[in-house]
Amino acid sequence: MGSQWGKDKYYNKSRSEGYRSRAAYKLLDIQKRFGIIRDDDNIVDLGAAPGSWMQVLRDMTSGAIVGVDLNPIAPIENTIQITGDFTTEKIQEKIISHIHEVNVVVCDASPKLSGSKSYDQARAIGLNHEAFEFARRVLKPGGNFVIKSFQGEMFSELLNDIRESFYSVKVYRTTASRRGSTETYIIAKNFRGYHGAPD
Ligand SMILES: C[S@@+](CC[C@H](N)C(=O)[O-])C[C@H]1O[C@@H](n2cnc3c(N)ncnc32)[C@H](O)[C@@H]1O
Repeated sequence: MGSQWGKDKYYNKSRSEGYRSRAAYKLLDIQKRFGIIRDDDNIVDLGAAPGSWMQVLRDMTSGAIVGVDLNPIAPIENTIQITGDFTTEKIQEKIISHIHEVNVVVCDASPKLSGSKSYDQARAIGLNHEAFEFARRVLKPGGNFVIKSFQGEMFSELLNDIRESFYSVKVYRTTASRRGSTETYIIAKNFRGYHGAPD
């Protein structure tokens, strides 16, 4: 198998350092560059399975951490795991019931790929919008939001929407992303506050 999908250096590193997936290094890289998490932040992690971002987050903050995924997340000490679809009202209410004030929302969710590029892109951006709306609803003013997206159709529209809600927004491709992937992270800092649903 070639290096694009094979067991690359991040896979091996994650095994030896006890992380559940290589994705851990993406969040570590983002934190190093952008300092999105403070040491007492309460955090919601959307699309969190198998849980490597939650492992990283647990070392970054003493605050509450709630992770949600369609697939069950094996327990991580002092965190809450929810199984379900974060785009539904029921699961969103469940998340909120566990966490008093949300300082940071991170979202590494991606839909299952169908193989059709434009269909997959539309679904990914649709999921991004759902995560963004949830973040707008729960974040405290001044809070931060990090989301995985994919360069392509409708990306710039999503980015513009996020720019309207945060004072600082950057687009970042981590060195831990696989070569050739269009995966891109949007790092949005300093939430302006919720002013109702968009038009
Ligand atoms: C790349 S994985 C996340 C890896 C994770 N950040 C980690 O470090 O272990 C993407 C996850 O998004 C989840 N996902 C996709 N759509 C979702 C939805 N609507 N609700 C909850 N989870 C979702 C998938 O089940 C999958 O586990």
